[in-house]
Amino acid sequence: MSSSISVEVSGLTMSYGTTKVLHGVDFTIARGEVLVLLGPNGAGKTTTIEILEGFRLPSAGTVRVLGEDPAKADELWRSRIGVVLQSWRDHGRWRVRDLLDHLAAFYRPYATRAGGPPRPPYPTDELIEMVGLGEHRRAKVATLSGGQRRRLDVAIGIVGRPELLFLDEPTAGFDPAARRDFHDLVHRLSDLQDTTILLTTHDLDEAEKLADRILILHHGRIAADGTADALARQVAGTAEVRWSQDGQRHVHATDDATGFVRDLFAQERMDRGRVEDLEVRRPSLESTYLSMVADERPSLEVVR
Ligand SMILES: Nc1ncnc2c1ncn2[C@@H]1O[C@H](COP(=O)(O)OP(=O)(O)OP(=O)(O)O)[C@@H](O)[C@H]1O
Repeated sequence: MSSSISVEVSGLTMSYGTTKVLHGVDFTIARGEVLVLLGPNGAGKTTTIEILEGFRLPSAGTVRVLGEDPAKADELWRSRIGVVLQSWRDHGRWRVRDLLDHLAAFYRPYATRAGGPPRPPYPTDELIEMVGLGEHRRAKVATLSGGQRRRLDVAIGIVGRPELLFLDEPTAGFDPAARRDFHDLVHRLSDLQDTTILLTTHDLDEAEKLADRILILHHGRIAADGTADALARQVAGTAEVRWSQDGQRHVHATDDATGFVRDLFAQERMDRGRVEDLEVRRPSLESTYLSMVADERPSLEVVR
């Protein structure tokens, strides 16, 4: 596997008992890329991430993460990876700063790695500021709010300055300011530290903001793989042009919005009436996503 590829998954299949939840999934993640994994509840996102982290054994297929099989990789490999699980509720009696200090000690012996620049763990106080827990550095973990606890989870995930970071719904429970701070942090990790990031979320705005590439998992299969723009074009190549002319509102769907608008203004010059309130609307990631996983929307039940 080339070092420009951080994750390579081929024919990944997973069954729980007799139920197959991943059906031969194939994808790669390039080094430094931010890949967002989307999909309805139960699509297989957490299962995929847990296999990549080495927490679960796949039923079949090949998985290479930083060049190794996660099921057999050693502590040095683990030190290069950061993990934020969907939820964990331990360490309650630890104080924030002491816990992060303690975890940093695990990574220190692995700071210098053959063939790469040193990646020492973050100094604890810098890390606490990075995740916005400055006011809570001496607080006991059990006393943190849900969103503060999630910030701590993110700090635990990145303390070892990972080359590859797995984030399973990292912003669940974040208020808008915490969410924005987290997005800044992801950009900083990706741009300044060259961290490869695999993130799951149900927030499509977040996916659009963060993703270099989006992977949509549906019923344990890859339903789409591409940039947000490319996915939108794949589902609905059409844009919608809206405008007013002579007091009338018009709407037109077209594959060539630029050409259509050019013609519209050519007509205007031929005295067909002044074009006003012009808008070109592209399909949003939300409409793209919903059309790809349409059968996943629950039907509404009338409750009497
Ligand atoms: N430990 C387990 N034992 C049995 N079945 C499981 C187990 N973990 C997950 N599953 C099943 O596997 C399927 C995929 O679950 P998974 O948690 O990977 O989905 P997900 O895409 O992460 O969902 P969500 O968005 O709800 O987190 C689901 O049908 C789930 O019920």
